[in-house]
Parts: sequence; C-alpha cells; structure tokens
Amino acid sequence: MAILGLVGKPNVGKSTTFNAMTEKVADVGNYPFTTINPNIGTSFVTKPCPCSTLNLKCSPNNSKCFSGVRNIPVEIIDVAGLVPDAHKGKGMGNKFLDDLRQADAFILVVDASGKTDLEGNITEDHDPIMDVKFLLNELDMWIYGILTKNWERLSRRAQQEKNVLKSIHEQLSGLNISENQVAAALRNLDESPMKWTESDILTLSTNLRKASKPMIIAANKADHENAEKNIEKLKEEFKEFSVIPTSSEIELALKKAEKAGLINYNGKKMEIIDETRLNDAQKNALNYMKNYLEKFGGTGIQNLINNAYFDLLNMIVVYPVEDEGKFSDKKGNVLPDAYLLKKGSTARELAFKIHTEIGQKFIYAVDARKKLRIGADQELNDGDIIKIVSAA
Ligand SMILES: Nc1nc2c(ncn2[C@@H]2O[C@H](COP(=O)(O)OP(=O)(O)OP(=O)(O)O)[C@@H](O)[C@H]2O)c(=O)[nH]1
Repeated sequence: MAILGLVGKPNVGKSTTFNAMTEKVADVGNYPFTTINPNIGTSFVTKPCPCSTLNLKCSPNNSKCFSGVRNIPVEIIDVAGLVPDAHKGKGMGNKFLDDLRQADAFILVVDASGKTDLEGNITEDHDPIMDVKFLLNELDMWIYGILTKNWERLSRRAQQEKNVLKSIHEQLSGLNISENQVAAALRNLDESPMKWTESDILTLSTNLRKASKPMIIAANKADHENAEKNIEKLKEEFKEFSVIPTSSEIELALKKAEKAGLINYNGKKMEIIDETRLNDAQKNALNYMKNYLEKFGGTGIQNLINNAYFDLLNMIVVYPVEDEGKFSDKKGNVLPDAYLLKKGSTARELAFKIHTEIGQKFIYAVDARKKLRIGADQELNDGDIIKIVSAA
C-alpha cells in the first residue's frame, strides 16, 4: 500500500490538513513545532462505486460506500515542520526527514496566505514560491547526505564491482526507491562514480528525488483573502507540479459539524440540518463555509488525496469477486473489496495481492462485467470487477 507524506515548513497547516484527512486529533496551534512526532493515520480515496451503475446494493468489507461513492483506506504520515537547513539538523530536521523515508509520494503543504515566514513565524506578504524552493532543496540535500555517506568506499566498490546501480541502490535502501528509479536517475552519468564532480552528485540527488518521491503542492489557507494571487503565482512558477488550493481548516470544521449532527456534508456541498438548533455564531460560521463550498466547489482536501493516488501515483481501483454472476464473494457480499493497484497491473498481480498462493496457483481470470475470460498477463482497467480462478 502506498503511503503519502505531508511535508512543509512549520505553521502552514500540516496538522490541520492531516486531521481533516484522517479525523484523528493531533495538536493544532498557531506557533511553530506543534508536531513533534510523525502521525500516521488512515484517510480515504474516493471513486464512484460500480454498485450505482450496476444497480446493486453493495456490502463493502475492506472499504466503505456512501451514496454510491466507494471510500478506500490509504495511509498518510504527517511529520513536523522543516526549516531551512533541516538537512544539517536544524530544528531536529534530520529526524523529521528520516520519518519521510517510507513515503511513496509527498504532499508539499504551503501557506498560500503568505502570513508565515520561512521558519513558520507570523509575518506579512511572504512569497510561498520561496517555501517550495527551499523545501525541494532540503529534500535534495537530505538525499545527497544519504548518498555521500562513506562516499570514498562506495565509489571504490562500485568501480571494482563494475555495478554502480547496485551500489547506489543499496546505499539508498530504506528510502523506498526502486532499482528502476535509480537507473533512471543515473542516466547521463559517467560509469565511474570516482569521476563524478560535486555538481554531478547534486544533480543525481535531485534526479533521485524526482524519480522516487513524486509530489503535489497543497496551497493551503486558500480561504484567506491573499491566497488567490499566491496560488496563481505558484501555478505559474511550478508547472511540473499540480497545485491544489485547499482549506484544511474549513474541511476540519465541516467534518466536526457533521459529526455533531449539525450538517449533512458530502465533500462538495453541505446542508444545515436544523437552523433552529444553532446559535448565531454557529449559523454565521456554517453559512460562511457553505458559501465557500459554493464558490470553490469543495475544500480541496479530497481532491488532494485523489490526485495523489490516481494522478501522481497512477493507481486504479479493481474489485475482486468470487461469483462473477452476482458480483459477490462466496457468502453473497456484493463488491466486498476494492483494491488499489498500480496502473498496468495484470490479473496475476491482482491474484498475488489477494493471496500469495492464489497468485502462485493462478489459472485464469474472468472480467465479470463482460463475462469474458482473461489471461494472467492481461492489464486491468480502473473499475474492473475480476474473478480469479486458481488451483489454491
Ligand atoms: N485560514 C486558515 N488557517 C489555517 C488553515 N489550516 C491551518 N490554519 C491555521 O494555521 C495555524 C497552523 O496550523 P497547524 O495545522 O498547527 O500547522 P502545522 O503546519 O502542522 O505546524 P507545525 O506543527 O508547527 O509544523 C493554525 O492557527 C491553524 O488554525 C486553513 O486552511 N485556513
């Protein structure tokens, strides 16, 4: 299962974003370093559930279905804020960076209101472009630090064994980087690391970061009056990233109001259940949030999670079943499980994901929508409902 890491300088709203995504309560405060330890929490990606088009009543097991929208659990980690020179240990930066090793992709949270400086202290008119630049540099320097540890020995061994790829991949083990990703980053470099210049190694660190830690930018505090112009600037400057405006504070408040039974909220729209139960302050706050949703079509938080998994990490959702006629498991539970797979995954890979033995003893699969037999190497499509036939 892929894991998303939330990164950013202090005070941009990472904890609020994390809480809004996971509904788990972490400390929230208007001062730097509220977050000291990484929080790991469960959030959900959403997709239209096949139950609505097939006109079935589903009984989800590993996920949830609300009004025809399947919610599939995913993991998010929130680490404490990174300040300039974090890679040198500033603000406990090395520890925080190491918490990010396991992440498959990053959500880079910036404060689009421009009200916090590089260290997360309150200021006026700060340019969030600076935040993205320094964070990318910190991430590159973090990888550089791991790469160049015992560099003499590493480069000598790589040269002796004539296997640069293996040596570099081993050096980066724990960073969740595949050999293919390392190979892509090594392209254009001389075969002998002993000949690499400082600037070659820095470029390699950047390439490794790009290959292994894809990233989207959450332009948070989008509800602030200064945010719009900063969001446009971010989009203009960082065309290689998706920039998604978010208001995690509004999302969190809406989820709390929903939990308290004050509103119905479906991620895009909200309705106040009974105005007579609210005091004036509640009414004003909820109406403000309602107007915000109407203007922006949502708080951006769900967009962020979906974009990270479906666009950035290129994942699809597949529904394994045991009875292709009823779209159910053996007990008759309709569309019980939703699996997140990498785009391009095959029927056999799905089988392995369900159970190693089912993968090993795979015979064939059935596309349950088309009632067609498919082979082991057939690539699956998003939304497929698949029966695996195996000798297990
Ligand atoms: N206007 C507005 N304020 C927000 C939003 N998200 C967070 N804030 C405020 O920004 C401040 C910092 O939020 P946190 O979530 O604690 O920030 P953090 O990035 O986790 O900070 P550290 O723990 O110091 O790294 C708090 O006062 C939040 O209420 C938002 O979407 N809009």
